[in-house]
Parts: sequence; C-alpha cells; structure tokens
Amino acid sequence: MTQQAWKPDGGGNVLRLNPALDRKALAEAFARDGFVQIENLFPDDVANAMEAVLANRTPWRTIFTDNNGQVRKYRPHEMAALPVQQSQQLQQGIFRKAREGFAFLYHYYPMIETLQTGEDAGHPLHQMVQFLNMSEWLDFGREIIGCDTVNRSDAQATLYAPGDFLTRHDDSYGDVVDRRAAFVIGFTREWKSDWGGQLVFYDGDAVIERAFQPRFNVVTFFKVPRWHAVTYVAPFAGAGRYSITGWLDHGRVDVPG
Ligand SMILES: O=C(O)CCC(=O)C(=O)O
Ligand SMILES: [Fe+2]
Repeated sequence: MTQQAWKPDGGGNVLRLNPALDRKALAEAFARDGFVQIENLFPDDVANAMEAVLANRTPWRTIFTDNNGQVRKYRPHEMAALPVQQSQQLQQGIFRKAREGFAFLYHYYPMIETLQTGEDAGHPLHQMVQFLNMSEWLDFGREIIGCDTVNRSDAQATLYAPGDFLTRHDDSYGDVVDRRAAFVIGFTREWKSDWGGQLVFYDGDAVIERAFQPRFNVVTFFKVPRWHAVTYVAPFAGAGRYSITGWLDHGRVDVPG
C-alpha cells in the first residue's frame, strides 16, 4: 500500500512517524512497566495539521451510557434537537449510572465506520485511520509492545469536553479481537492538571498507580487488560481534550486501504 499525501488544509503533509524515536529503549520500557509514553510521535507539521483537523474540522458525535447502561450515540444535530427536559433527564441517568460503576460520556468520531460507509468522504481522519493500519504504524506498534502478531488498529478520534468522563474499566473485549495494547495519541496543548481529564491507572479500586496529563503529540501505549479511567473534565476546563485512541488487536482487517 502506498502512502498518500495528507492534505488537511491544502498543504502537503505526509502522515509519517518521527524517524528519531529510540524504539529499542521504548520497547524495553513497555516490557518492564506494561506501558510507555512516547513524546514527539509525529513530525511537527503532521501533529499541527492533525490538531487543526480535530479542533476545527471534525463533526463530533456524542456517546454515553444511559441510566440502563445502554450505549447511546447522537449526531450533532440530534443533540441540538433534544428538548431541554429530555436532555436533563438523560444527564441525570448518566450521573446515576456513573455513581454505581461503569459509565461514560464523551465526544467521538468513528473513523473506521465512516470510512466504510463513505460518509464525510475525503475527511482527513480517514487517512489517519488508514495510516494506523499500514505497516509503518503496525510495525512500530508491534516492536514497542513486543507482539508481532497484532494485525490491526481499531481506532476512533475522541474529544473530552467539559463534563465528559470515562469511569474505571479494563478494556477487555472478549476473545474475538484479542486486544493486546491500547494507545492514546494526545493532541492537547497547555492543559492544566486542575481541569481533570487525566488517564489514570488503578491497582484495584483503591490505589491510583499513575495519572497522565493530556499532552500534545505524545502517545501512551499500555498493555490490556489494565484498570484505567479518564477522569471527569471540569466544567471550568479551558480547552477540549483531543486524542486518537485505539487498540492493537487481532481483529479482521476491515479498514478499506
Ligand atoms: O482517552 C484515554 O486516555 C483513554 C480512553 C479509554 O480508556 C478508552 O476509550 O477505552
Ligand atoms: Fe479504555
């Protein structure tokens, strides 16, 4: 598969990784700790273009668990059309579920699904998800996580806006796709720790092992299953938390090339 020029803003950015990453050292860190954080993942021009796409050109949808734990998805116009009373009821249901256990509310863009259906044809995130399924990324991921059999990136773009969260879970997803590692590629600049939105690792329910601040052009790989969460983004947060998140797994490769 040849790599196409990536032109989110009429420029000629070609999606590619920073060639200077010390893969061997990063793989050693992952093998030792079960996670690794990698700065400067993409060259600056790619990271900047990606940030512009996420901040300005992505038709974010809303996804959440309702009071029965059912996943609900809304497109922007559907969210906007909800009567105030109904949206307040939904909000209360989300809170009730989150109080008890697993629940979430965030914004997302399903890159694979829209690529398959032809929706938003030509959107730059489609090239991103194709890149995440090309050998440059898959070879890199296989080397970092020390698993040479993973054959797919399942991925989506996410925005955690003020009020968004994802409670504690472990990313296990049955045996069908056999996820080996999660990745979170951050495109968030100048975040303050008080704004929440940290990726947190837990030991059981009680001990916080580690918390990662949203950052720009930094990827976090972690071995799954592992208990983790995205903490509530404060109502006073001054920015959105933008990421490309996904898993390296053994799924059927169904991303059109
Ligand atoms: O955005 C993150 O930091 C993690 C997201 C996550 O855990 C998930 O989508 O399963
Ligand atoms: Fe997760």
